[in-house]
Amino acid sequence: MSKVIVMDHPLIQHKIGWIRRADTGSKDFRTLISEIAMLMCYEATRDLELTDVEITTPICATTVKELKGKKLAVVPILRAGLGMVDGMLAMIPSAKVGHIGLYRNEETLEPVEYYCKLPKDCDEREVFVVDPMLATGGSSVAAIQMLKDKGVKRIHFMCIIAAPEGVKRMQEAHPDVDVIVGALDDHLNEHGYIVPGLGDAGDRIFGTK
Ligand SMILES: O=P(O)(O)OC[C@H]1O[C@H](OP(=O)(O)OP(=O)(O)O)[C@H](O)[C@@H]1O
Ligand SMILES: O=c1cc[nH]c(=O)[nH]1
Ligand SMILES: [Mg+2]
Repeated sequence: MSKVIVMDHPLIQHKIGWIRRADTGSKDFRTLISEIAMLMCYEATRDLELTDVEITTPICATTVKELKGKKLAVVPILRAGLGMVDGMLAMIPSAKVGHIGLYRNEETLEPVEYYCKLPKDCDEREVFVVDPMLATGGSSVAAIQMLKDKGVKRIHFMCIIAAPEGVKRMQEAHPDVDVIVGALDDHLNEHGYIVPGLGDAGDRIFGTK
């Protein structure tokens, strides 16, 4: 069974409080999403492997730690996942970025695929799939399946707000994928929106409603 890691860092919780407010405008919303992604990335990468490297400081020769050279990729689920990319890249600037386009049919809540462009060597990379919202889980389950179909083996999923229903569905569909969550909310409403949630993350990032 996959790990579900819920962030308890006070800075993350404070910033999530601000993105939930209905009167937080797009400019602040975007900034906060990016900052939260950066802080979550810091926590989500704590198990990356390190290796010893010999270097010389201005004083003497010594051994330091360096990331083991595993290649990483960030894959946002469009559109809302785009808001998390800058924050992730601020922490892991050499990561490649793939894009998966999915939107949720408003009536059936089923994900509809419209785009997929991944790094050529994505099957050799450790991949962080990012989307601010995990609601029914339909979109994230489908996006991760698309990656697995391309041969990707090491996958993590990062979201800022999750519903228990979505976490359960992710764990059932992809027990090998860790789920890193900023805040675990109460439930989904009859329209498939997370309660208390923050509304439609894509619309709030891009000002489309
Ligand atoms: O877990 P689910 O029930 O699948 O819902 C979550 C999905 O819904 C939102 O995307 P949306 O369909 O609104 O597309 P958008 O990012 O283009 O706004 C969100 O960003 C997730 O991708
Ligand atoms: O609450 C929700 C559910 C799905 N997608 C969103 O953007 N918000
Ligand atoms: Mg949306």
